[in-house]
This record gives sequence, C-alpha cells and structure tokens, in this order.
Amino acid sequence: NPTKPLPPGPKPWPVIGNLPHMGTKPHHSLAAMAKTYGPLMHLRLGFVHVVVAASASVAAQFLKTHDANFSSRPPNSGAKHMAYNYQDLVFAPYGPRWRLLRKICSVHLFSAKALDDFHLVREEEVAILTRTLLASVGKDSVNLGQLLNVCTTNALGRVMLGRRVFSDGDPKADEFKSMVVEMMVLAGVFNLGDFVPALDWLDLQGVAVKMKKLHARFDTFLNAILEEHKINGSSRNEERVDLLSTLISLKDNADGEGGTLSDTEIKALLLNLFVAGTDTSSSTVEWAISELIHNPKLLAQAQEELDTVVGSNRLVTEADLPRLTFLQAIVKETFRLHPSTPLSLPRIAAENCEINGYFIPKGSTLLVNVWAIARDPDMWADPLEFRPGRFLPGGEKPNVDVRGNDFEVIPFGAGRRICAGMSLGLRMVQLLTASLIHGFDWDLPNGQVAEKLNMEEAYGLTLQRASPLMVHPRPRLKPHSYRP
Ligand code: HEM
Repeated sequence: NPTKPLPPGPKPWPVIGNLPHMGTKPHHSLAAMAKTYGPLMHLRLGFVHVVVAASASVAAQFLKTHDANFSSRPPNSGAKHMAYNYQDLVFAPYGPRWRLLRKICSVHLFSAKALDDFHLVREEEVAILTRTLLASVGKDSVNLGQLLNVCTTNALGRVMLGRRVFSDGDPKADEFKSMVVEMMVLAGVFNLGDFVPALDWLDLQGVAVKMKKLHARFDTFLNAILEEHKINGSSRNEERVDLLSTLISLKDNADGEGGTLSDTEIKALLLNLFVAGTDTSSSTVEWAISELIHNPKLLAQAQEELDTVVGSNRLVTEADLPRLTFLQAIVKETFRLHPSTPLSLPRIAAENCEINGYFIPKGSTLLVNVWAIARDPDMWADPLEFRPGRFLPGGEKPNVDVRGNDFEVIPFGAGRRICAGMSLGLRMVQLLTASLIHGFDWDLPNGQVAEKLNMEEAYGLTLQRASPLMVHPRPRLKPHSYRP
C-alpha cells in the first residue's frame, strides 16, 4: 500500500544517494545507522531503493513471512561479468532453471547420502593438512588460512572433479585462493554503475575492468578442466562418480524431461561451488582457531573434550562429531561473531509489499545484516564476547542452531535461497576445527601474546581477518596418529 511511508533512513545525497554512507566496511556502517533509524531501514543507493534488515524479527519478516516475494537476487555487475551473465546458480532468477541447478546440487553433492559417500575424502584431506602442519614444526610460522584453503579446495575438487586441485606447496594454490578472495572483494564493492545506470559505462571505480580480467582467468581454468574431463572421462582415483561427470552425462536431459545443460551453465555452476564453498569454510575455521588462541581457557576445555571422546591415538573422524558438544558450540559461536558473508547475499522485491507498517517498493534490494543481527544486545548477553557456553544447556540459547530457523543467528541466510551448501559447509568447518584443536597446540611467532592477538576484520563479500593468522603448531597426539 503506497500510502504507507518508506522505512526511516539517513537523508540521501543528490544522484548518488546514500552510497557515501556505506564506508569501507558496510556491515559496520549499516549496523551503526540501524542504531539511529531502527532495525528496518530504507536507503537510496543511486536510484535504487535499498531496505536493510538488522534484527532477528525483521529478518524473519523478509525471509520467512515474505520469502516468496524476495526469492531472486538484484541485477549486479558481478553476476554479469563474473558469473557468466546470470547463467549460474547463485544469481539465477527464481524459476525453473534455478530449481533444476539447485536440485542437481542437492541430490549429487549435499544430500545425506552424497555427504556420507564422500566422508573419507574429507577425512583424508584433513589428515594431509595435519601432516603438512606436523612437517612445519621447527620451521617458519605457517599461514593457517592458506593451508586451510588448500584443504577445502582439494576436498571439494575431489568431489566435484574426481581429483585434487593442488598438490602440497603448489604455488598455484596461493594464486587460486587470491583469485577467490579477489572475486569476493569485487562482488562486495558497492559499484556505482549498479545504482546509477547512466554512469555504468564510465566504470568510475574500475571495478568492471577488474571483474572482466578476473573472469577471463577463471574461465581459462574452467575450460581446461571441462575439456580434460570430456577427453579422459571420470578420474579413476575416486570410487564415487564426481559431480562434473554427472553434469556432463546430464547435458542432454538434465531434468528428465529433455531440458539441457550447456557447457557455460556447467562452468558457471563449478565456479559458484568453488567460490562459495572454499574460502567461506576455510576462513571460518581460521576465525575459530584465532578465537581459541585468543581465549586459551576455551582451547584447553575443547581439547579436554576431544581427548575424552577421541583419545590421543588417532585423528578425529566425522563419526565423532555428534558427540563433541562443546566443539559444536564453538563452531556456532564462531559463525555468530564471524559470519562468512556479513551482509548475506542480496535479494530483490518482486512486488510491492508492506512490512511492519512500512511500504517496500517493488524492485527494492534487500540486505540482511546477519553480522549485526548476531551481535544485537537485545538478543544476546555480552554480544561481543566469544562465549560458546551460551549454546550449551544452562546457557542463554541452548537450543538455537545456525541452520536458518533461529533468526538471531543466520550465517547461511534463510528461506528458499538459503545457502545450498550448508550441510557440507557445517561438516567441513566442524571436522577441521575439531582436528586442529585435537591435533595441535598453537604458538604465535615473535613472542606475540595470545590474549592480544589482532582480531580485526577486513572487508569483502566475505569476512577475512585483517591480518592472516600466522602460527607455530605443536603436535599433541602420539606420532603414529598423524600417519596415513
Ligand atoms: C562456512 C560456510 C558457508 C557459509 C557461511 C555460507 C553462506 C551463504 C549465504 C549467507 C548465502 C546466501 C543465502 C541467502 O540468500 O539467504 C549462501 C548461498 C549459497 N551458498 Fe553458501 N555458505 C557456506 C558454504 C557453502 C558451500 C560449502 C557451498 C557449496 C559447495 C555453498 C554454496 C552456496 C550456493 C550455491 C549459494 C546460492 C544459493 C541460491 O542462490 O539458491 N556455500 N551461502
């Protein structure tokens, strides 16, 4: 009902609107603005209406009550230049092709069966990581996030392509991670051209040029993989059929009704999964370990649980995870304070609607500040403190989970476009975090004091640490435990 007012918000400048208010860390700036204007805000970015949800109840209005109206994503230069012009899954308009791509992933990658089929792959890759860490003892400190990224990328590579993407110490691994991070940074920029169409062609921030260059590098990488797979077929290294072989076999009849899957759609899907599924998980684990180094008592408590459940003769397996209650609470608390995509991914209003008595115009971009919601002092006691106990019996939120049903902590988003890879992401983050705290003690280089570890954030579409975590791991299991 257009007679209702727009939600409150800061006064826009002519033409560019509130773009100058976004700052270098938009999730911080938007959280600060919500303190003045409330949990449902309206901004104008250029000529685009933007509404921002900054509380659990407002997020539930959008992502539950009105989810159907917000089930597509707004047009943006990232999707155009880097996601094969919307031919992917992440940016596909809500409709039959989105449903098909999403179904293929949920059946072949993320179903309980698919996840169980590949648990050995993940466990092997994590074991390889522990041996790399072991080999670093007595040498220079290691960049933990980088090694974690090699691990998540290889684990995903084996499931998707039937082979690892990197070997140990492969210089290409650094390059790949930096490409993924660059993509997230570029996708996280509020690009003027997206909001002031008349200025798009000028590319004043130089974002489109960078996007096109980066896309060309990814496309070369993906073309090589696709051609190699068509020639060699599925790799015989893995017992299970990899996703790419499945996709190629589905090309001419992808939905059982003669629908097709083009080479471009296959490449776009692989790209989505590698970009959405590697750095998100590895940087979450880097945050978790950073928090535990920063809070040595919690680390000791987690190690005690692991020693009781797993012992000191072998590495952690996925079968141990359900019995690791404190570990699970640590992972939830990490997702609460350090959600990998602090503003989630944007949605767009298909029609006019009304929320909490305010008018939300058709075509509005919806941003959900999942970072601010999870630090809302009305919902969380001492919200800035890392306190996993809040998720345990006797704590303030014993039954709250991070899977999109409890809106005060929604690191994976919610509703029909909730993260497609949530089940895999959660398992990988739990397994990695458990294995690292069980397998090692952690020293900081150059006499840095643990309690003073820098916990600042950098900004992209994903939440990186401002300074990468550099560490000296010290093994704490019997030596044979790390061997294959
Ligand atoms: C730490 C792990 C992860 C986090 C925190 C995360 C977070 C998110 C978020 C917030 C969204 C947007 C949801 C929305 O619009 O409501 C999303 C979408 C998506 N994620 Fe994840 N993600 C993670 C891991 C993964 C993994 C491992 C994969 C795949 C291998 C993946 C694939 C996707 C895809 C394909 C989408 C788009 C879904 C759609 O548009 O229908 N993510 N993720």
